[in-house]
Amino acid sequence: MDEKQRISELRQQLHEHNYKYYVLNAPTISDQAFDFMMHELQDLEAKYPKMDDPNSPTKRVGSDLNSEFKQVAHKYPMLSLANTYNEQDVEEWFEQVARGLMGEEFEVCCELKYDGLSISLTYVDGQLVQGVTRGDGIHGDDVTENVKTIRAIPLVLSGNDYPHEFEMRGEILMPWKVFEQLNAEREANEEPLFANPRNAASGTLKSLNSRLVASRHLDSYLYYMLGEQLPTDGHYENMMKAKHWGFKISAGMRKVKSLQQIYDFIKHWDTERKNLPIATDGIVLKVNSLRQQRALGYTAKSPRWAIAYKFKAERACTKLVEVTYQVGRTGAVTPVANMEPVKLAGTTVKRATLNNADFIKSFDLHVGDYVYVEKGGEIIPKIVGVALDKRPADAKPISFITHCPECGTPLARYEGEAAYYCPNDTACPPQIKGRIEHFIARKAMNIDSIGPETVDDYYRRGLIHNAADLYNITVQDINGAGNREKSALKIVRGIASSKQVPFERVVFALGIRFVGETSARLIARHFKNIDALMEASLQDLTEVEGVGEVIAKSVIAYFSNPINKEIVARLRNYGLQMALSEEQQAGSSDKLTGKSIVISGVFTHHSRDEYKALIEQNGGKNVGSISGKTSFVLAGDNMGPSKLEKAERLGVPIISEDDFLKMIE
Ligand SMILES: NC(=O)c1ccc[n+]([C@@H]2O[C@H](COP(=O)([O-])OP(=O)(O)OC[C@H]3O[C@@H](n4cnc5c(N)ncnc54)[C@H](O)[C@@H]3O)[C@@H](O)[C@H]2O)c1
Ligand SMILES: [Zn+2]
Repeated sequence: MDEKQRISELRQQLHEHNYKYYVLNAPTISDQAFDFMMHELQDLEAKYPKMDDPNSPTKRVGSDLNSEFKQVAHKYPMLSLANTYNEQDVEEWFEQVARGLMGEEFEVCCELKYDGLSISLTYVDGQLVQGVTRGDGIHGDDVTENVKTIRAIPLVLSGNDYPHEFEMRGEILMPWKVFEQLNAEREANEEPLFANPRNAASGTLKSLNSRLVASRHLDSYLYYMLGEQLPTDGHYENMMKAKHWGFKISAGMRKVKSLQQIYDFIKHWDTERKNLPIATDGIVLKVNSLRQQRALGYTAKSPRWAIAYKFKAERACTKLVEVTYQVGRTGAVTPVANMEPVKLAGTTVKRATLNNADFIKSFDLHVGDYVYVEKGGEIIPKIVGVALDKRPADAKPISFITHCPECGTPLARYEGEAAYYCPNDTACPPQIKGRIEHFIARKAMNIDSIGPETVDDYYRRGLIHNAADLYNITVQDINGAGNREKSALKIVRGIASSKQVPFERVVFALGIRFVGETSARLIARHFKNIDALMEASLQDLTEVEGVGEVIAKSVIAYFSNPINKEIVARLRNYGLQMALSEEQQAGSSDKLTGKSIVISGVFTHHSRDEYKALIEQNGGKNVGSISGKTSFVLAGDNMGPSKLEKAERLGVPIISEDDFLKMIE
């Protein structure tokens, strides 16, 4: 690939990672990996100035705007910070500042870089009047109501020497403890886990439910003051004032004059930060005088008077004690490293995924080895290296198992896939339990009166072997298993009420390999009932838009297995929905087939969810953000200004509520 192509590739990938990080709060790569890609792009753009693009991720802050909130313009833009991972760059920045100030003396304020999401708070006459997220830097989401639930943020200031009107900027954080509890709860409820406290804090602050926000115990540190009449010209001095007015400010802020003092500060906090109750990812250096800050100014994306020095991803070294193997719902076997517990970036880790046999081979891992672990974008830490010099004499190479640890069946490996599978899908316990757990999951049959533990229990007691058995369970069965009558009744009722779940979710619940929520919906809408689906040929299936050969083959294989046929027949007898409802059949059309539609603003005739349903019923797809591929925006009142601007820039048509309803009439 040539370097110009690489520029476009990096831009596209960084846009995507920004979206996952800021909007979905679910990054898939580590911050360090993201920053390295960003630095690569910066270097390449400097080399090819002709490829300049004002929309490049190097020029704009990643946007966390969310159309559910009212958007407001920032009085002063909210930018990012230039960042680096090495001290050399800090030195360069220091020299640049000195040159920029033409030899004038200056002080630098050193402070911790909190790893949360930024917030702008406006105070008028000592009262909090508004809390806004960074958004795209120009506009932010108004989250005032949520901000008010955070105890660390004063609603009314103490003292009487604060300016009539001013803005405080800071970071909203979720303490490690709260984060660990939250993830433990989510794990128990089978909800997706947050990768880190930053994403959890952001997901929480963007909740539409202020009571939920209050229950999450967010914390906040404030680190910058803006306004027309600030108490002093010194950033540090202003922060000390802020402290008296009731704000929580950065721990251990220090004013220094030399590079050596900066390095000392970095060194101190690189270890000391591990004792803090909240996440930090570096330190921030700011020229202290506001007058000098104005003299140095800004680039498109960040101030020239500040820089962030980021700590390298924390890495721990610990002993690999044992490798165990997990068999998933599809039979895929995942090796897991069990290690001596070690503290890593705020939490204790004792397990890491080993992915597959190739991964183990690539590190030539031995049991007894000392391994380096890091946290990436994912929740489970990963092994990034082996300390070969510490390998004990009795360490043994890991030999991948040849038989399923659960049922003893010889493992198989399919062409083109890295994983080994247990092919015994009808009798291998974790596969059976996994399928039942999938069947009852929220997005499938939504039977929330039972969870994975209950499934495990019933399976061990011989009450269930497949999803259909669930509908056979009686109160007596459960009582026999030691439950109280009341909860037994609740369970049986919960199972019975799932019979109303629509056909498309029944198709998803069957757990046909490769058939996710969306393809299940497409298939259900196309074939309309289970008989037509079971009779469908490979060609019939691949004709469904969005269904490829892999899915089609898997559907055929599923329905040609007599065991599955019997399960489906029993589910039908128990009264599950095996066809689209009349309403769905009547209301459905393909008027919007192939169209990607963004919904934005406030509507009068229908709710947002109803519009989503209408789009889907007519074969369209509702997508979250505007791109070149968007067919049109269905816009109500108060469409966010940044969305409007984006739609106009990309030439995406904007359709009113009335016109949309005519369109699908
Ligand atoms: N993993 C991913 O996929 C992914 C994707 C996008 C962004 N990211 C991460 O996010 C970063 C970009 O986010 P960003 O633009 O918010 O930059 P940033 O987090 O690197 O730095 C700027 C932010 O630091 C915060 N901050 C904390 N303490 C501060 C202090 N004492 N003074 C001033 N500011 C302070 C502010 O909120 C400010 O907006 C990337 O560098 C990357 O690490 C990761
Ligand atoms: Zn097995």
